[in-house]
Amino acid sequence: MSGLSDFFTTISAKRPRADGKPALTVRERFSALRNLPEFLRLIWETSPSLTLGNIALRLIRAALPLALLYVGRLILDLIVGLARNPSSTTSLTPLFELVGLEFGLAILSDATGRAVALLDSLLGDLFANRSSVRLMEHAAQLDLDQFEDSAFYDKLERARRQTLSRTVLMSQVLSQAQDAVTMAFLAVGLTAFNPWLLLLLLVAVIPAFLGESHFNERSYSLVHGWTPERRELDYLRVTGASDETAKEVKIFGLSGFLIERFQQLSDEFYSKNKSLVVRRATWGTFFAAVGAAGYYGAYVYIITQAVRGQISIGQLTFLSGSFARMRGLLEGILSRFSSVAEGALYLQDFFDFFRLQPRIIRDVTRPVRPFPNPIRQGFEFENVGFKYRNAGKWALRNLSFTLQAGEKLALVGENGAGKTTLVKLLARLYDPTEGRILLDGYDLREYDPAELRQEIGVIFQDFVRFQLSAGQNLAVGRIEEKENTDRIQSAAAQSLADSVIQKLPAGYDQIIGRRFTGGVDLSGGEWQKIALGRAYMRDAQLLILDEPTAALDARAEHEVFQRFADLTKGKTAVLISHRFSTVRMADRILVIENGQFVEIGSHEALLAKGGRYAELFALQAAGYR
Ligand SMILES: Nc1ncnc2c1ncn2[C@@H]1O[C@H](COP(=O)(O)OP(=O)(O)OP(=O)(O)O)[C@@H](O)[C@H]1O
Repeated sequence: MSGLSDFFTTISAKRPRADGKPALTVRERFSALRNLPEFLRLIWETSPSLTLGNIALRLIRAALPLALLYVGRLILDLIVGLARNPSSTTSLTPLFELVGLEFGLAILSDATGRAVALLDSLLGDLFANRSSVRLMEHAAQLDLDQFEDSAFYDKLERARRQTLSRTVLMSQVLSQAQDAVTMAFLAVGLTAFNPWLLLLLLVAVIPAFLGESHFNERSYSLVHGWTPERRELDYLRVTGASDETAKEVKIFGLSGFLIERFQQLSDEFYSKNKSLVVRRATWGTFFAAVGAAGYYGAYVYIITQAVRGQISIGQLTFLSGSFARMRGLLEGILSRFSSVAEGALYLQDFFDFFRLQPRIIRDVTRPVRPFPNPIRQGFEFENVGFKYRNAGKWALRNLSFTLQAGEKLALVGENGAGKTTLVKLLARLYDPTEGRILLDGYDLREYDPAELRQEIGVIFQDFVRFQLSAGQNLAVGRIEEKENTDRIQSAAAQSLADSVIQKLPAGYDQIIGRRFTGGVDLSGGEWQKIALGRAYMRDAQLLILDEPTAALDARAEHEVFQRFADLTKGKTAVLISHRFSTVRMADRILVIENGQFVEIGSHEALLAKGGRYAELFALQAAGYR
């Protein structure tokens, strides 16, 4: 055991963790336990009746080992007494009564054991469901840019992954309390006999405890440090075999590439984990031997006392039984302690996730400004600049212009110019890094973001293809109206989705997308017509369409925009498109380049000006000649 001193130094010293952070100290491990009260409170809130029932049953179970050992002792002493004075007249009734009692206790022990397992599993399932719901609810409140941060994803991932182990942790914590009570009962009996033996037992199991907690920490560090890679592994697994990727994976022959990367990562994790589990098993065996030595030391002492007649045979079995039991319990408690501490470390991730707060919220220190209905002046960008989190360059800079109420504004610019970013700022998915956006003269931040979003209908170019029915796919534009078939059908008519849906076998009830049984997939343009319908589901004052017709054929696009003008009468609209045939229908066109304002004006005015717009327009027109 040359590594012994090494091993003990690592228990208290900080050393780099797998993720480069210093290893956790004993104190840090203990401090993770402070998460337990909050955890227990959540369990209690999940179901007070199941929790109470569980605790009551465990209390009964905690007293049973002592009771069984004690009855066993009485039986043995009675047998020894009866055997010393054999006589045909001696009644065996007291003996059988005791055996009957022991039988009853054994039945009770089994029944309560099963009942505890049942309550644990019911409570665990409820708790897991509840925490998944809370995770989803909390994630829904967070800002878009938090989702774009990989550290956030790692946190979310860890919080999500641990659902099962939180259920295990729950029964571990309860078992811990139960075993502590059992030990207290047994300790009373043992202390009366010889308190030193108890101490011996305690000292003998300490190395096992330290060993366990050391390896638990290493294993937590390994798993924690590997979160990004494990996310990548999941990503590779899904990308290698899913309906969405199968087409390109096949055509480009990517499976070998994906599998190779998967294998490389998983092999690396396997070998790191293997060396850890092997060391854990080796040390575990050694420490178990130390524990056993303590127990046998005490056992020899008790036997000697029995041989010398200091204690009866019944007492001998009671004491040695209590010792064996106590050793098992102590080892269990101590090793469980480190896995409870490990679970508490994971809880830290869980609670950390809930501590993340969105920044785009209503300013509660000021009275909320009611959203103008109708919008009178419009939106004004005042020297707006925006930088994505972790991005070096500005996506938008020094942008000043006005979007007048009722105006149809088109955004034009090359790929990456900042058009989508601009509309995300309008919808307050992000706040400007510098400058401000005013709505009717007041900062957008003074309005309730939820109300603002109610008044905005946005369809992004990367709209979501929900694997739901066609009707529901439209209804997501205003989910409160999911039962309002008239509204859904009229939105479908406005976006030309109605002709697509009529052809589906189950019409509006047809599941679209291939993920689920019976699903029917649509073409890119058909999907887009449905997504466009979402914008018409809401009676929003500002409509934002980010490349809404890119996948539509020329006739459909023309028709959509013929209707668009009618449908958005009196409303403000922002339209992003690379097609100048669409763009020219707008009242004014804003040209941006590298996130900077270039020019703004009507189609005619910009053409007459002969600037960037005129140049781009001529370029596209030339392509059609
Ligand atoms: N979530 C993001 N995180 C970091 N950078 C981003 C993010 N989204 C966009 N960008 C960057 O911001 C810049 C502007 O992107 P934006 O999507 O607004 O362009 P766009 O004009 O809409 O382009 P396209 O015509 O290709 O849709 C680009 O340089 C892009 O790489």
